[in-house]
Amino acid sequence: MQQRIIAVIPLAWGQEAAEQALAAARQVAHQQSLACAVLALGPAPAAWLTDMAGAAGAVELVYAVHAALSDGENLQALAEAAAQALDQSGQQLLLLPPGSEGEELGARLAACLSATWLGRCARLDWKADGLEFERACWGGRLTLRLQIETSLAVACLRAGKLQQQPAHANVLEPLIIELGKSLPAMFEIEQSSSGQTLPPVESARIVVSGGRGVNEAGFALLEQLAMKLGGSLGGSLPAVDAGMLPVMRQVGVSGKFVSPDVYLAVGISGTPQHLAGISHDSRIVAINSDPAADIFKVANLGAVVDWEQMLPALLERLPA
Ligand SMILES: Cc1cc2nc3c(=O)[nH]c(=O)nc-3n(C[C@H](O)[C@H](O)[C@H](O)COP(=O)(O)OP(=O)(O)OC[C@H]3O[C@@H](n4cnc5c(N)ncnc54)[C@H](O)[C@@H]3O)c2cc1C
Repeated sequence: MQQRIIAVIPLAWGQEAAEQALAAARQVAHQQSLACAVLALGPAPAAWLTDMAGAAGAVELVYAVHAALSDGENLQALAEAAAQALDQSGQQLLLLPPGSEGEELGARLAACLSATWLGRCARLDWKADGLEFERACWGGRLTLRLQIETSLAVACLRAGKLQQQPAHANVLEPLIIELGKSLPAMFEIEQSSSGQTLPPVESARIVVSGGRGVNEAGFALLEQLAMKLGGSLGGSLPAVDAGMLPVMRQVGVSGKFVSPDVYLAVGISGTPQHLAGISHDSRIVAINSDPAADIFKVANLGAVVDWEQMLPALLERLPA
C-alpha cells in the first residue's frame, strides 16, 4: 500500500512553524527512504513555502485556499479545510507544526478524518508493522513507547531545525485547490475579568503552592507571599476541590505543568500526580508538619513545621 507523509501547514502561522512541520515530515520520511508532501492552508498560495518545501526535498505541494483561512486562528476551519483537501488513499501520516496550536489543530483534524491522534511525540518511526512512537509523561519522568497499526494517523513531532539540502531540492509545481464548501465561523468569545491579580502559574519564576494541609486562612497568607515574592499561586487538586483555589491554578497531572526556579510546596504531601506537574529543573522547597511526607524525598530544602507558625514569620521577614 502507498505510504505518504504529509506536513500540514497553516500559512498564517509563519515560516518558523512551516519549517518545524517540514523538518518533522522529512525526519520520518528519511528513515523509510520515502519522500514527503506538503498540504498548505491559507487564503492564497505563498511563494516562500513553495521554495521552502522544494528545498526540503518535498515531492508534492498542495495549496488548499479559502478566504476564511487568512488569519490562521480559526482552528476548526483549518481542520475542516485540510480534511476537505486531503486525498485519503493509502497509508498516511500527517504532521502538524509542534506546539500547543499545532496540537489542538492536530486533534481537531484527527477528529474530522476519524484518524488516530498520536499527540505530542518525542520520536516517531514508521516501520513495516506499524507506527512506533514515544511520548513523555509525568512531566518527562517517564517515556511511553507505543506502537499502533493504523492507516491514517496525525501527530506533532519536534525534529529541530530544517537543514537545507541543496542536493535534494525539488522545483515544485503546486496544485491549488479552491475550497468550495463553506468553513465554520470562529466562535465569538466573550471575555470577562476573573478577578485574579496574580500572573498565570505556568509562566511564573516562583510558585507558592498549597495543599490539603492548608486552610482558607493559609491560602490568604500564601497569596500574600506569592505577591511579595513576585511569583504566582498554585496548589494541589484537593485544595481546588475544597474551593480554596481556582482550577486554572491546579498543578499536577490533571492540572498545569509548571517550571519555576523555585516551587514552594506548603501542606502538600508530594504524590506522583502532583509532582508530575513540576519540572525536574525546579527547586522544591517544602513546608510540612509530617517529617515522613514524601515531598521531602524530592525537596531541595525542607522545613518540618506547621504552616501556621512558618507563614506569618516568613511574611514578617520579607520587605513590604
Ligand atoms: C487521575 C488522578 C489525577 C490526579 N491529578 C492530580 C493533580 O493534577 N494534582 C494534584 O495535586 N493531585 C492530583 N490527584 C490527586 C492525588 O492523588 C493526591 O490526592 C493529591 O495530590 C494530594 O494532595 P495534597 O498533597 O494537597 O494532600 P494530602 O496528600 O492529603 O497531603 C496533605 C499534606 O499536608 C500536610 N499537613 C497537614 N497539616 C499541616 C500543617 N498544619 N502544616 C504543614 N503541613 C501540614 C500533611 O502532612 C500532608 O503531607 C490526582 C489523582 C488521580 C487519581
